[in-house]
Amino acid sequence: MTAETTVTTTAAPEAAGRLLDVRNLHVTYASGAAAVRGVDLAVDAGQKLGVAGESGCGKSTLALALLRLLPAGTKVTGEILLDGEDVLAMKWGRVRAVRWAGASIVFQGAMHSLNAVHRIGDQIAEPILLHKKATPAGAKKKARELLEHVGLPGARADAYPHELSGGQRQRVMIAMALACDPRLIIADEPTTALDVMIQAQILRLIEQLVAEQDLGLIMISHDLAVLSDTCDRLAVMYAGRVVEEGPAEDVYERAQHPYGKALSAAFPRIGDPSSRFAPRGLPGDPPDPSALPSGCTFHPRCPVALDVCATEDQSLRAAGAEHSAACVHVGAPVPEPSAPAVEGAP
Ligand SMILES: Nc1ncnc2c1ncn2[C@@H]1O[C@H](COP(=O)(O)OP(=O)(O)OP(=O)(O)O)[C@@H](O)[C@H]1O
Repeated sequence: MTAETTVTTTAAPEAAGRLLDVRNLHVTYASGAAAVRGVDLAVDAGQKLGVAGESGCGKSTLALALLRLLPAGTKVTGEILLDGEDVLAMKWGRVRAVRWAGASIVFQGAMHSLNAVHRIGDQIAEPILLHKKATPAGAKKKARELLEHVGLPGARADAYPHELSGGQRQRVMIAMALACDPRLIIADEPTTALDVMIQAQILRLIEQLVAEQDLGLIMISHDLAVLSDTCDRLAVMYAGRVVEEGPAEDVYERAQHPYGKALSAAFPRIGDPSSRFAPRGLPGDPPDPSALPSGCTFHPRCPVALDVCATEDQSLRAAGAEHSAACVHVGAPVPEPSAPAVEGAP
């Protein structure tokens, strides 16, 4: 995001020890696409939050908004309290200081994020030097240590990105994200381009680093199964809103929102061979964020929509212990199936 981006914020109250507290975040692109619409999220140190949803539901927009990386002309409102300080209210100098050192992002597709003509050690050292965290010799040494920390030999610092495998490059991206000792890591589809074995290794590495360093983690993926395996909590997004949120296992195994249920049914259950070969898809596509349907934005695809869903949207409401979902059916008594009409009955 550049200085031309419109950012509106209200004064930040004390955020009682929360690492990240996102309140009522809205993001509208210059095109009019309302990509994020009133998102609330919280992450504590040591906590792993998974953000799930189909392509186009606003996950990456949310990630980019957290560090003000959205393009010029994008309108952003709400609050993003990082260690109690509102990122949306920061001057640009402070935003630059917070990137890498307060929070950093691991993007998908490391080959595109790394610079092909620079040695990876120099690329890891770059943010360390930018943030004046070490001398050039110290940054070089730290780059090698970071490589070793993510399971690569320090000598690989002299390699160019094309000399590494996809999994090794993603390890480099993780090393780079850790370079300035951030407290929060945002991982946007960090394993999407990798094969299943390497994917599992990278996920375990991220888990290990988060636990070791008591970091907060936001992991973004379309894959609810991967998220439920890695994260403590899950937030399910649809058309720019969080429609379901709660403990990871609960949301994956006992989704309450019809969209959460459909997303969960689309992925095989770990340890349940009967579900392995029968993932179910959801018919239709997510709506265009420039022309959203009225009422609940999911109602045109919802198998249990009522008439009211076409006109009234629902807020998140309790769907279990620390579990909430934004659906008219949540908390409502299950309707009795109607008796078949009997001809001639009074
Ligand atoms: N720079 C942009 N200008 C206008 N609209 C955009 C821009 N970037 C994204 N969008 C739109 O915003 C919506 C949300 O996109 P976003 O990339 O955040 O979704 P996503 O859930 O991360 O999808 P994916 O999983 O495919 O990355 C989409 O409709 C997308 O077309």
